[in-house]
Amino acid sequence: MKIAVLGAGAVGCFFGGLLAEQGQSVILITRPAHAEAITSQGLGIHEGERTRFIHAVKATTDSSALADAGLVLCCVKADQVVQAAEAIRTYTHHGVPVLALQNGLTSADHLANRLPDHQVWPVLVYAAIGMKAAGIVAHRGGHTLCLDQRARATSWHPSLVGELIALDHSDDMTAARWRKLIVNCVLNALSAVAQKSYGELMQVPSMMDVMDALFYECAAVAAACEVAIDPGLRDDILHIVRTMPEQYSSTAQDIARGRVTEIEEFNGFIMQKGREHQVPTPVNTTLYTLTKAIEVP
Ligand SMILES: NC(=O)C1=CN([C@@H]2O[C@H](COP(=O)(O)OP(=O)(O)OC[C@H]3O[C@@H](n4cnc5c(N)ncnc54)[C@H](OP(=O)(O)O)[C@@H]3O)[C@@H](O)[C@H]2O)C=CC1
Ligand SMILES: CC(C)(CO)C(=O)C(=O)O
Repeated sequence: MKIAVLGAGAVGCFFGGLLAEQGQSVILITRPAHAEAITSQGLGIHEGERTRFIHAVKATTDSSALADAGLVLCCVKADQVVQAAEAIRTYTHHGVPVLALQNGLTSADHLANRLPDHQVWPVLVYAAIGMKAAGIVAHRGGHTLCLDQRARATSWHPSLVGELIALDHSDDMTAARWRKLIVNCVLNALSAVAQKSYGELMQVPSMMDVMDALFYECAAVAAACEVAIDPGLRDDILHIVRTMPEQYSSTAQDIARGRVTEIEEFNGFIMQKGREHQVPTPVNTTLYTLTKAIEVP
């Protein structure tokens, strides 16, 4: 079965590369600079001081490569989901499973609404990744994909299984998606506004107080939305930070690249839900506003 990765940047190149290394037939649909570099030198995965090149992976800029895919990994940013859905609708057969790897709660739902004849599965990414150069992805920690427990019963699930990708199965994807949302609300905007890695952020006096304030506001909003958040998530976030100290959040990378961020999906979403449920969210609102102030118009 061919796996097509639509929007192969950091997440798509990394997990597409690991799937190829696990023996799957993978095609990356990506931008011209990445496609050219991967076609000529292989896909580079940079870890620590070393870059390994994967040659058993194809790359193209042409979305029609989706046509014979048995599984699609949609790895574009939130603002690119509508265009991605259009490409998937145009080129794939009805019923083809689509994994939505976006952060935030809304992108997978947008994809599902636009692809009623496909099976869209939200997948949560716990990994620290960024593009280092054309065709070379830097991996700075984590290699977990969290997906619905029910995915185990599908025909495509075995194609994800292997030694390189850690699969975590959840029997409550609503809570799992909120957990990841809260991770992003606590870390992403702080890293973006300060332009600091997680390790650097933790050196800043009183940063922990700000992270706690973000966390407890998010947990209060989740509770108002009838989603119970395990208080142990606070420690899990600290664990994530410790396992990827060199990572700049994907939002920090967006700011550095001069591209629009996904902040509406993170602290902006909490702010909005807080308003709806009369839960005050002053710290999330501050981080949302500061991120908007520094992102491209
Ligand atoms: N980076 C990380 O560590 C993590 C990211 N995530 C989430 O994963 C998602 C993807 O993030 P990330 O990989 O970092 O983002 P990237 O911007 O690195 O990757 C998306 C890539 O898709 C390209 N693209 C978009 N549309 C198309 C298209 N139609 N055809 C070909 N290429 C296309 C983009 O090009 P261009 O930029 O030119 O538009 C970009 O290169 C986001 O929702 C993010 O929040 C989740 C966990 C960790
Ligand atoms: C996992 C984490 C927090 C990694 O930085 C992420 O989701 C992101 O940067 O968007």
